[in-house]
Amino acid sequence: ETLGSLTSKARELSTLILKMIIEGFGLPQQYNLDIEELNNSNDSRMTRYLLPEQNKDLEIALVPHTDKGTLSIICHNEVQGLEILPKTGEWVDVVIPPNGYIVLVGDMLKAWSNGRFVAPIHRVVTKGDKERLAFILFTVPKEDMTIKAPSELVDDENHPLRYRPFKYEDFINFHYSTRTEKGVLEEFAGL
Ligand SMILES: O=C(O)CCC(=O)C(=O)O
Ligand SMILES: [Fe+2]
Repeated sequence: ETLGSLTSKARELSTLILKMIIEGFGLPQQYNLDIEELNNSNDSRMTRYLLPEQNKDLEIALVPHTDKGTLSIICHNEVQGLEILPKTGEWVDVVIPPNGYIVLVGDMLKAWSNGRFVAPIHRVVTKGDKERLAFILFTVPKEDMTIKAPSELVDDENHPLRYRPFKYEDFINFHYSTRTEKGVLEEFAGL
């Protein structure tokens, strides 16, 4: 029941955020179709992270990665543990406020936005003696969607095209077949 209501709230949020992005970039209405395709389906899950072993004070519970879809919406039981890796190269805690949530950009929104949005590398560490419970909603594009940056977001001078157009399902197949975590998008479609 909780999972169901969290999922429908997160789904609404994801639609809203994507609409705001279109508006924020001042893109014409025709791109609402892209938004629909980027926001095609959701996969939600609840993850319970085990406590670190007794002799360790910190454990990496989820290895560094970028999310492969469009958006990820995360809320949790107030046991922190999510960290992101900015360009400085030092892991930073992402503090999710009580009753709040955090939204992460995935590789597909990064590609579609011609790199205007960055998909952060993140991981989960466990420490202390309280179990972390996280709810995550992943929004993913339609399988046969062609991910192609709007021409309005490309200009030769400041924003040259960063990725060749590609099909989401081809990217996912490539991702599963290479098994590398780092730079899959760059490797697959980077120009
Ligand atoms: O538990 C979290 O806060 C994040 C989990 C996550 O990054 C993922 O499942 O992709
Ligand atoms: Fe993730």
